[in-house]
Amino acid sequence: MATVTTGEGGLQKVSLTAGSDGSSGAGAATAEVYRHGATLTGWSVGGQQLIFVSPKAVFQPPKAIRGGVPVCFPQFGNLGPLQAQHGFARNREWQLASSSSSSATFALESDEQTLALWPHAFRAELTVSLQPSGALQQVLRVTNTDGKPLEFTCALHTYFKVSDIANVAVVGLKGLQYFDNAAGALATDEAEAVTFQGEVDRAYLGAPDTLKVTDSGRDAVLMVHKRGFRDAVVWNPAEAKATGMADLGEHWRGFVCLEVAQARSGPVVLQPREAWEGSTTVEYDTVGEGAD
Ligand SMILES: O=P(O)(O)OC[C@H]1O[C@@H](O)[C@H](O)[C@@H](O)[C@@H]1O
Repeated sequence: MATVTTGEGGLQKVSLTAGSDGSSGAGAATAEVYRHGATLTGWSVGGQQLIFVSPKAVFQPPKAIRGGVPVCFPQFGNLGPLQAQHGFARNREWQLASSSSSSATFALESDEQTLALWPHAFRAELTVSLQPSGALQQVLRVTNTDGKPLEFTCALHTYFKVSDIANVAVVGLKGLQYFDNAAGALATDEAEAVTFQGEVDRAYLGAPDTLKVTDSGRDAVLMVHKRGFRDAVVWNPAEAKATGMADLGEHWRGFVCLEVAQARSGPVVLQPREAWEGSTTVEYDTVGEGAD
């Protein structure tokens, strides 16, 4: 069983461990997930924290936690009928459906509140697992429990902790088309890697299933594998936009968002009783210990 304790703001969080005795050793990994939004707020391997949570994050439902891995559902950004950017799943309390010491499944079902915002019956499940290697796997499963078709866009909006955004490169997106949210236009990526000299807010269409994040200030490499999700989003707001975000402010240098998403490529469409699954597995390595 996973350990359930009280975290920030008096909210329940679920802690997972894997590898070694769960507290020490190179392969030992930990993770924590708040029931609020089913938001993963920590993943560490060998004592290295790999997930960013803003020091200014507000742990007060229904506000979404700034950082970690918010679940964007049933809408990514403004790609759908909802008023609220990124949908409502990150603002709601999910149930802990089942767990083991290294894995937990959270569930969110339609209710009066969600039906008022989005007239579809559904069940969403997020399973967070630590693999024996320390890798982090997240699986989002959505079932249409309604008698009519439903469509949605979604993302696992991962904030990776970095030494400084200026040291970061995201590799694997060269040649792809992306929608540049900052410019409001489609463009093609010609660069070997995405680097960050200012605001970057790009939704790539049909991204490859493996992407790499390097951080030269940390000698760390993250390999991000995805399945089911067709797109990938790369985001860092840079100083001007971050200053306008009360729960982020000066901390914008500390993360890069690489989000696996079903976004610009079009929504997932589910017939009654159909289910869709999207997953991501992130492996962490230090340079010189097996990474490319
Ligand atoms: O402030 P929010 O709603 O958490 O969104 C953060 C960012 O999320 C990204 O996914 C979007 O591409 C950005 O446009 C957006 O600014």
